[in-house]
Amino acid sequence: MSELRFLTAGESHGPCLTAILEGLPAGLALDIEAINRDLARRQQGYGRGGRMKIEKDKAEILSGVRFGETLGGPITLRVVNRDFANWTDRMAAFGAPSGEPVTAARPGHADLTGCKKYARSDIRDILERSSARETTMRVAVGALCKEFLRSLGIDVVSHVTKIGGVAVNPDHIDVMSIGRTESELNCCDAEAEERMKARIREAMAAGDTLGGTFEVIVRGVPVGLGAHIQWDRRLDARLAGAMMSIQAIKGVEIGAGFRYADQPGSVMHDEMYIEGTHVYRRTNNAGGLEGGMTNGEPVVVRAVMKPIPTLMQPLHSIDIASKKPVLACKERSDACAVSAASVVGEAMTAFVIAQAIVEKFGGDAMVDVRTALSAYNERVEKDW
Ligand SMILES: Cc1cc2nc3c(=O)[nH]c(=O)nc-3n(C[C@H](O)[C@H](O)[C@H](O)COP(=O)(O)O)c2cc1C
Ligand SMILES: C=C(O[C@@H]1CC(C(=O)O)=C[C@@H](OP(=O)(O)O)[C@H]1O)C(=O)O
Repeated sequence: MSELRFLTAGESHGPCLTAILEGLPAGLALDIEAINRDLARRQQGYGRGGRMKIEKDKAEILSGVRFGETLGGPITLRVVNRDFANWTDRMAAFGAPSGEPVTAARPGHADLTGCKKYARSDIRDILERSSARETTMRVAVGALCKEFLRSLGIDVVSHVTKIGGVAVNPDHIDVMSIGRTESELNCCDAEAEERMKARIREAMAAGDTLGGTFEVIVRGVPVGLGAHIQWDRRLDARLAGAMMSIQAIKGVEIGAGFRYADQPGSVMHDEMYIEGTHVYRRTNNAGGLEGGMTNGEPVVVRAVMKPIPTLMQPLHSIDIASKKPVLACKERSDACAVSAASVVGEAMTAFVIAQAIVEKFGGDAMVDVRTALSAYNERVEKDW
């Protein structure tokens, strides 16, 4: 059975983060620099906190790759936490507890519920794993999935579309520039980006935080990934679940998404046209997905990130030790991380698409995946 799956491990201030990705076919040429480029993109972004000045995320591959090619076995990835040097006593695996426990819960975090559920009296025992530091490994895994997809002619890109109410102007976006911009906020509208930065500066000056939206686009996807036949095989559901699994993501839409509520079917559905045996559409409100399957148009997934929950002007909360009202703790924190989240969204989308490819075309050897995909593409284009 071919199945692509991964797990991540590691605490935010522990010695390192790791991931095991299993199921990539053997014979895929990998470039470690492609992983490191995506890790650097995730660290970028106006409004990020002091931690990003400490970390310089670089991936090491500890298994599953030899002479730059996958072997078909589990791939172990590791990224060292440079900040661990400042936390060695407080994060020791063994020995006596060191440092003051964190007891002031932060609204919008796993702090309170995590301590109740796991019977912990130090919020650090929860926040170390709930922290979005973990997304480093998702991006490393996603970068490998992107290389796999790229080798099959599929590319996954993302861009930020709104921050703190400042939206990009769709007329300012050159679709081909998406994913190719060097912008600090991963935004393709330079004028909107300046206003987003100004909004972030205002929020930081007020001790406040901001959220926003981003869009992930997959081009070159074959027709028929996912299936209509069972709820858990519908690719739109799997993409939405993967996106919602990212810390601070509160909503996902596919294609026109919530705009479907505004207009009748005659306006919203993508009409079909044919030339020979080639079917095409002039619009893509469906975001490339019909009946839980890709229809050959670009897959378009959008997500909204809530404002960062740790505020420098702390919110009212409770102390888990005294059970009394208290102001939430104010740890060093990002003020806005929508651009980082967009890179994570890209990674999670790449994983889901790569998983669907492996399910459909096999996961043992690249040569077999390529042969199966090209035979299938030819059939669904000409002989249906
Ligand atoms: C890339 C990224 C960076 C984040 N940085 C911070 C941060 O610096 N401070 C913070 O309080 N939350 C940050 N968050 C959000 C929290 O991790 C998240 O809100 C929290 O774990 C609770 O999970 P939930 O929002 O999904 O319910 C970040 C999220 C992402 C995706
Ligand atoms: C470390 C990262 O993000 C962290 C995510 C995060 C949170 O609560 O999610 C809180 C902050 O952690 P720290 O207190 O160590 O500064 C962020 O810096 C990262 O993105 O690599």
